[in-house]
Amino acid sequence: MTDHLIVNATLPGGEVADLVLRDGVIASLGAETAAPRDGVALETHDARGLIALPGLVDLHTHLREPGREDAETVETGTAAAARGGFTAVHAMANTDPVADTAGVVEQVWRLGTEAGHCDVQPVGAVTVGLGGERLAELGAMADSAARVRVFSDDGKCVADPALMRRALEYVRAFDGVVAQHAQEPRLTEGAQMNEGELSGRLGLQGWPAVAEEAIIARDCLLAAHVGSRLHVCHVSTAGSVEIVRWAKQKGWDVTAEACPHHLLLTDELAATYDPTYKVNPPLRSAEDVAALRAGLADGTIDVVATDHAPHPHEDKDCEWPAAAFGMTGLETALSVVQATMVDTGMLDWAGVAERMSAAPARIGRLGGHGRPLAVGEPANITLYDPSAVRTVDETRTASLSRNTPYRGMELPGRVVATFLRGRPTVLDGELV
Ligand SMILES: NC(=O)N[C@@H](CC(=O)O)C(=O)O
Ligand SMILES: [Zn+2]
Ligand SMILES: [Zn+2]
Repeated sequence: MTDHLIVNATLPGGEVADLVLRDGVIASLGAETAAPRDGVALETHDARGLIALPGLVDLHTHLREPGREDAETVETGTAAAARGGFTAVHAMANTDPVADTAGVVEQVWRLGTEAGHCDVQPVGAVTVGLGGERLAELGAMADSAARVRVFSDDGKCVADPALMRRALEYVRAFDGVVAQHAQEPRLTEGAQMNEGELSGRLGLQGWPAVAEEAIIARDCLLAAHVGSRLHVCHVSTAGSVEIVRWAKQKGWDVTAEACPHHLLLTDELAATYDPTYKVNPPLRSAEDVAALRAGLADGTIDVVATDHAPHPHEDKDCEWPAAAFGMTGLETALSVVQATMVDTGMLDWAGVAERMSAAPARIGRLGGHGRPLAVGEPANITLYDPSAVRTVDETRTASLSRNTPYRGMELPGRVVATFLRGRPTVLDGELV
């Protein structure tokens, strides 16, 4: 057992403080630090110039295990998460087998505990095998050791409105939430990139904004009708932001997430024909990017979620139409949020703590995460250096996959340390 003393950290609100981490919790915070204990080592960390954030929580991670251990495993994905400053991730259900039973979600949860890099909260599938036809055993997953509260067919849309309604009704019994991947399948058959003038010019089939917006509008209405919680995954268009804003104004229990790549990158990158930039939903226009940033700033978008979607090179080193959708993102998320939201003056660090820790923990009903940095709270802490600058090197990742869209880009900031219940998982930027 070791106690940790963090000296001169800047808290999200701007004040500078020392923190003592002991027995898994924050034992003291402020200028007056807890005295060392007899027989217990005390490790001191100089945090001058570093921001201390509550440990980040990802509401949307693909860990690929079971089934695609060539792309990622729970061990490697959570190592990447810890390096990105995360202390908890929600593991999406589109594995093989699909996480649609108590057995599979318990397996993923157990693998997370064994790896020990961060907490793994499995997401349960809404429908059996993501087939979109029959509801999965939602109650059994909720009651399992994995305590599932978030249900999603992510990768696929729960397109049948009657099934979506029943899922929304069902999860109320255990305070669950349906996280919808909003994509009307009939409007996106063969779709490859954002629909617009550019998709025509590049000869890649267009993916219209309305395919996302129509489902979000429908689901907001359904959630209001049955009085349930709805969460919208990876919002990517200005129209989607408008619809979520409208639903919130109505007082409906709707939350939404945006991904770092949709906050920074645009569909212009498709002109490279480099499938690294192929993602679902697709990169959109500069106007959409601006609307997402504004929505995140004013709270219409509750959460930044990574949608970390690792793919091995053989699924990406091919022609655009044949390539898999998805980008990695755990190790770059905080830097992209700094670049797009903090350095632009749209969000302060307290806002980052809310969008990347408190809100995702609340939506996922993850007790023990997303708590403010205060005495007695679990010592889940990320130390971040906002003055650092790095050039993204895709080979220097804990992930098994290299499909980062930021390769070669200069990004601000660096995660220096991550503590999970008082135990360092990352120190000096490297896994412990
Ligand atoms: N985002 C993606 O492009 N891909 C995700 C699925 C998803 O999040 O819809 C994946 O599992 O690879
Ligand atoms: Zn999705
Ligand atoms: Zn996803």
